[in-house]
Amino acid sequence: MLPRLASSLRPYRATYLGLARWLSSGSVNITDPLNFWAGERRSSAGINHGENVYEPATGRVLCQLHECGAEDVNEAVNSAKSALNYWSKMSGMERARILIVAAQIIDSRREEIAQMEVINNGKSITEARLDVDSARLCIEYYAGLANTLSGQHVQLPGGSFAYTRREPLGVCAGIGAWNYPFQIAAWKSAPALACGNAMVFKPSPVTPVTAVLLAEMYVQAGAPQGLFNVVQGGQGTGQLLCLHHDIAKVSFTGSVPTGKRIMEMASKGVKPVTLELGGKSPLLIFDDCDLENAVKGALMANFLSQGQVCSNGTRVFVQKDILPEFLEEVVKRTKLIEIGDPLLETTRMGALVNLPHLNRVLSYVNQAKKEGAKVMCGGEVFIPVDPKLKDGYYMTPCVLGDCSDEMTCVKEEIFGPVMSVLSFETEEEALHRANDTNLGLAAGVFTRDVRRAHRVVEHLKAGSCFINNYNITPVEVPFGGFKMSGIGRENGQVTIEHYSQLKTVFVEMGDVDSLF
Ligand SMILES: NC(=O)C1=CN([C@@H]2O[C@H](COP(=O)(O)OP(=O)(O)OC[C@H]3O[C@@H](n4cnc5c(N)ncnc54)[C@H](O)[C@@H]3O)[C@@H](O)[C@H]2O)C=CC1
Repeated sequence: MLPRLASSLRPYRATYLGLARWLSSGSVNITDPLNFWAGERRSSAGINHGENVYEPATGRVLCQLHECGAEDVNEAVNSAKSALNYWSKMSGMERARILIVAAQIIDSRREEIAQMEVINNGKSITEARLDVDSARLCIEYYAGLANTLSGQHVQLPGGSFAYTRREPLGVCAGIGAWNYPFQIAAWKSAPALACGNAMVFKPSPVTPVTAVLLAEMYVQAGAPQGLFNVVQGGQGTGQLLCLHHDIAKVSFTGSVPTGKRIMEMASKGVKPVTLELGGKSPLLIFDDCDLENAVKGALMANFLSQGQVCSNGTRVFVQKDILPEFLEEVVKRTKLIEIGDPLLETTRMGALVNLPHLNRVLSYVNQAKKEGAKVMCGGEVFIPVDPKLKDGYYMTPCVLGDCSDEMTCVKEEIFGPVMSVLSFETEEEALHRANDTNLGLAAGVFTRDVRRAHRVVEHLKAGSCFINNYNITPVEVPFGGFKMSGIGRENGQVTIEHYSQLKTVFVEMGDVDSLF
């Protein structure tokens, strides 16, 4: 889930090193309201007791989450409707101008957003900056497409003709997961707004903090009040949005079971959905690969964001002859991953998102051991030396050897830093085993044989395939899953089709030729 890594790092190094950091783990308390509609931060109306939101790096309570009820959701949707009235009538060029300013504001506040993301999510600051870049790039990209939206002219007999108009859908709901909170809000809102829609966005209740910053920045950029709104809450608030009669579309990122429920709810209003769901993606490493790159690719495929990435290539199939060499190298480098305070520049792996999730990931490692996998490294609780981090949710990244296809660690999405390594002999066998899953979000292949590379990806049943790299997500390129990993796409030109609808207009130039 990265923009092009190298090119994103370089400008940052040039501009940031001179600036002072102003946040540190364990020092932030958030008391400002985290909802946003009609151009302002808002508290929820109901008197519901708050849920604790934790700082993963320290285990401290960061803030309270007050769930939005029907009254709040109605206010947010009404505010979106009034903005839609104005925004949908603007030309693409006019919308683009505002989106470009929003992207510039994000860039100017990059460090602040990234630090808040780290505090709320636990990922390393290095990764959080790249997420903010991806959000900014996505908004820039759709600003560029906003003024290209157009229809078709079709000539018909007798001089009659038809034309098509690409029109917005209306008020769209965005529902996000906790692993890329700011980036998901941008990936959903950028194409929606570029097409002339308004949005009500609900972040995950685990990471409520940064979506509201995006809402403020859109307003600051000149977007009409109500164009992008944030309502906080969990399942209940999500359901209110999905079932709301003024919501025209639901775009969801999250787990497969929730995705199914979203689809059911949307079906009641015959609403289109975009579903970005989970994965258990395969990475195929052939013996003719560049091993150095394959090892790097496997690490990128498994350990970004503490392994909490939907597209991760967690089933690493390695051709038998190079398996010992591959394992040795991958284990050596995994042990070197710097774990600790996610706000430190040297940290490469921060904390998992919360305690129940950490325990869940650790229980997968235990289960793998029971089923006969060999823990080559990691898979244990990690307690940093710094005393303020002692209650954080850290674990050592884990490589599992001696894995086989029927093991739970190979079948189920763990969503943590756990790589399962499997051995294979032939291309046919690897393909068959790689595709033997209900999921199909991503897949990768490392080989120097260009014909094999393309042959293999042709047969991989996955929406996003990588040749000789992994987890790169340039915003110009569509991203989404096959099979139960989802419906629709985010990013790329095609997403315009998922946030707009075609109107056909028939124009008669002669007389009505009536049968009656
Ligand atoms: N394909 C993709 O692009 C991505 C997929 N994911 C998937 O997301 C999952 C982890 O994220 P979680 O936040 O734990 O997923 P989740 O499915 O529990 O929750 C996702 C969002 O849906 C909301 N929600 C839960 N129940 C709902 C309901 N009945 N109606 C409406 N909204 C509801 C939650 O409050 C949250 O905002 C993983 O399975 C991962 O693979 C995560 C990131 C990206």
